[in-house]
This record gives sequence, C-alpha cells and structure tokens, in this order.
Amino acid sequence: MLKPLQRFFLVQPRSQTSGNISAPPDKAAAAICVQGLGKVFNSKKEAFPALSDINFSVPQGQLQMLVGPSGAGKTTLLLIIAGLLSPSSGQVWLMGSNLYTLSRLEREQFRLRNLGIMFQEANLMNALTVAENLAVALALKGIHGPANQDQVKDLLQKVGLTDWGNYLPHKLSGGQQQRAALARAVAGQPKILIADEPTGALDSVNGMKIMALIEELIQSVGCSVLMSTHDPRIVSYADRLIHIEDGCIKGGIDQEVKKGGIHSLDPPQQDPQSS
Ligand SMILES: Nc1ncnc2c1ncn2[C@@H]1O[C@H](COP(=O)(O)OP(=O)(O)OP(=O)(O)O)[C@@H](O)[C@H]1O
Repeated sequence: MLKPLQRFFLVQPRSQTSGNISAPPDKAAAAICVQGLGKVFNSKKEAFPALSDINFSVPQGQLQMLVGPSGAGKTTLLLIIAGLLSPSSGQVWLMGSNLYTLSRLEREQFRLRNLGIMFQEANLMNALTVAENLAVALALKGIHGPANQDQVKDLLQKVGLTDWGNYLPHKLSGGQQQRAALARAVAGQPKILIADEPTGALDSVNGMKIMALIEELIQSVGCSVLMSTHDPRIVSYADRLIHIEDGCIKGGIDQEVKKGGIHSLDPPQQDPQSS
C-alpha cells in the first residue's frame, strides 16, 4: 500500500508544471490571457453551455470590465480565471503560467501568491475583527510576525479603516465592509485582482469610493484588474469593456475606453471579436 507522500508524487508528476516554462511571449507579457475558453455545465437532464470560445487578454496594469446581462456568464468566467472552476475547453494564462496545466496544489499556491479575489458580498469572517481578518489573509500568504502587523496597519490605512481595525465586521457599514474586503483581497500585493460585482451591493457614493480605491491600488500595488459589473456608473474606470451575452463575447471588445467618459453597457455595433 502506498504511503500518503508516495501517492502525492504519483498524482502530481513533475511534467504537469511545464505550463510555467514555455509561455509564448504574448501570453507571458499579459496579466491575463484567455484562449478558446468554454464551459459546459452537465446535469442529469442536459448539458448547458455557459461559455463558448472566449478570447481576450488583460495587459499588466490595466483594469478591464466584463459587462452583460444577468446569466451572461460573467461569474463563471471569473471563477475559471481565478482557478476556482475548471473550464471544459480552452486555456487561461496568468502572468505567463498556463493555469490548468498546474496540479491542483500548484494552482492553489499560485492563487495565493498571485491573485486577490473579491465578491459582491464582503464575506469577512464575522468572529474575527477586521484587523484579524487581514492578519489571517496575510498569514495564509506566508507573512507572519511584525511584517504581518505592519501590513495590517498599512492596509487599514489605505482603505480608510484605521479606526475600525478592532471592530467585528458586523459593526461596520456595507461600504466599510466592502473596503475591508478590498484590503483583504490586496493583502500580500497580488499581481491580479479578480472582482465579481464589487460595487453591486453598494449605493452610488460607496460604489465610487471602492472604484477610486481600486484605481489607487492599481497604482500603488501595481496590480492588474478584471471585474464584472452591471453598474453603468463605474464603467468609466475601465481601460476596456468586454461585452458578454449568452456565454459569448458580443460585438467585440471596446478597444480603448476613455477614462472618465460616459459609456454604454450595450455591446458596440462592430462585429469582429478581437483582443
Ligand atoms: N453550477 C452551475 N450549474 C449549472 N448551471 C450554472 C451553474 N453556474 C452557473 N450556471 C448557469 O450559467 C449561466 C451563467 O451564469 P453566471 O452566474 O456566470 O452569469 P452572470 O453573468 O454572472 O449572472 P449575474 O450577473 O446574474 O451574476 C446561467 O444561465 C447560470 O444559470
């Protein structure tokens, strides 16, 4: 009978790490590169194609937004890019690594080192204070001791919650909780932030505060951002919009969005799909 360690090496052959080694230059340069991505959800009765042939890339330092109606496939796509849901076809390259050629353990380690993830709800641990939530996130990324405490203080200050670190999350407003969730997502300076409707549960003022903070963090932490939104008020923060409908990119991708301008959530009229 195999010992646990032997079993581990049997199911994690070294060749599975080869996705790191041979990234072509275009994929190595982009923060995110998605190619021919598809997802089919299989139930007993039917197979439902939630995503088909998705292609795009996010250059480093950019903020791109997925926009589209409810059920379009935005969350499914973000979960796949975050390494939390396997695609049925296609590839996801993050910072030059082919995510789904990594073993599960390698993918988890890659995620911890490189990705920050944020959802519509803050999902903080309610039994811990805000500062403790951040400390745990940093510890999971291998940051302990005085460095951990220093970074907790720095993160609280960055998101304007210095005076709230010792409070339990439920004592904070929704906007404050979401700022704490943003601080947790960028703990340890991830290279990529993935956010699923991060302003969806917030009023306009708090939604704008979160976006202003994300923009500041792109500058100070130097990360790249891919987020989904339904919110027309925040699309002006994007470098590019990717319109998704019925699991496909519709009407192409807005090549360049003028920051601060007024933008429509409707797909553009031109038809070629480009990245
Ligand atoms: N685990 C699953 N099993 C079966 N179908 C699923 C599953 N997850 C999502 N779907 C379906 O896939 C489609 C895309 O869902 P998804 O949540 O990605 O859309 P969305 O664009 O994020 O929607 P919303 O904006 O409302 O969050 C929907 O039709 C949904 O019902």
